[in-house]
Amino acid sequence: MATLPPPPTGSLPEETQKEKKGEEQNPTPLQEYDDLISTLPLDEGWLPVRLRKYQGSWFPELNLPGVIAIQQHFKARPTDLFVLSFPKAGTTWLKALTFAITTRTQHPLAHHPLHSLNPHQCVVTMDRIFALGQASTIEAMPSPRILSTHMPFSLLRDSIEGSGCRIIYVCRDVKDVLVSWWHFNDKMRPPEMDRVPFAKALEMFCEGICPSGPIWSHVLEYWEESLRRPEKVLFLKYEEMMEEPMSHAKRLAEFMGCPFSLEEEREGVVEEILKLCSFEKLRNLEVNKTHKRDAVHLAKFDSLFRKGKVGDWRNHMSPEMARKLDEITQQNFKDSGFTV
Ligand SMILES: Nc1ncnc2c1ncn2[C@@H]1O[C@H](COP(=O)(O)OS(=O)(=O)O)[C@@H](OP(=O)(O)O)[C@H]1O
Repeated sequence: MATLPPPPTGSLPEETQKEKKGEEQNPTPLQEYDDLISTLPLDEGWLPVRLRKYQGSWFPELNLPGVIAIQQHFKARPTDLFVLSFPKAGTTWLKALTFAITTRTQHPLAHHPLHSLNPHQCVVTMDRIFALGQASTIEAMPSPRILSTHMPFSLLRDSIEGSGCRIIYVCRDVKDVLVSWWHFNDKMRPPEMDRVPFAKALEMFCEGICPSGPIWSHVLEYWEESLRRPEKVLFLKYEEMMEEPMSHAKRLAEFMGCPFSLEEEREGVVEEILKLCSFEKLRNLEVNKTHKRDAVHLAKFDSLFRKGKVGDWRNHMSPEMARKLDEITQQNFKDSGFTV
């Protein structure tokens, strides 16, 4: 497998560099798809996030221009690496790990950019950048790029097909995804707005109404693609990563074309990377405790680091609620061979 050279520091998007310097941001969202978007089914059950249904999935209205612009204009490069996920499935962790692993020779881990930047500033979410009309910053990134989106595979396919790019996808227990999203959504709520009751959240989630939902087809599409092209699509599970972080870090490095050498393993580089990317470490960094993501995001970085546990759904769902969601999950996965 060819070695994936580390992305240069200059690959950080312009907005991140401005943010680092404390410059004022003035994003101007794309407006060219407003007419189309205004005709799409709307759901306001997750307010303050307004969702629109587009090509079978629900998207935050603010991101949707980015999704459409990606479909119309973005073409992946052979050297691109995509960090893909359903929202709240472990994106931040996977971004941190992929970025730390691929840049380990460029930045000594003790002074790594992840000490002062949130993982989302190191690996950009394309839909957000495209939605802000800043596609040129992605075009300007030198290869190899690490890019990210929550778009379902069926919507991204035309932009990546035939490119030879690599994909890493992470999935997570559907129940924990819902709980995580419910809390995150609540963090964005202005004080005058009522909290979404958890029972209503569950109902909407079961109907597929949540960002990038429904979750089941999202997971299955990437899983099936990983079976078709295992050399290009690596499919991971959050719970397994939590249980065996070491073997997953090594697997990631191998997949990305920059395996750890025996010397690195002896020197404890893998452990150091895992420590740098760990929930506790990231959560306690100043940037992640106090900074806002960008001028558009409603939540601060700290909302991305809530508990980082497997099975927190037990603290939110009655046995009946869990059974209902499990049944829907089983129903959706039953003919696929995919197991949770
Ligand atoms: N480093 C690390 N290790 C393990 N777990 C982590 C880490 N960073 C974030 N998290 C937990 O991931 C949940 C947030 O999901 P995402 O990162 O996918 O959110 S997002 O889609 O990027 O907005 C959210 O899960 P919950 O705590 O269950 O809400 C985070 O706490």
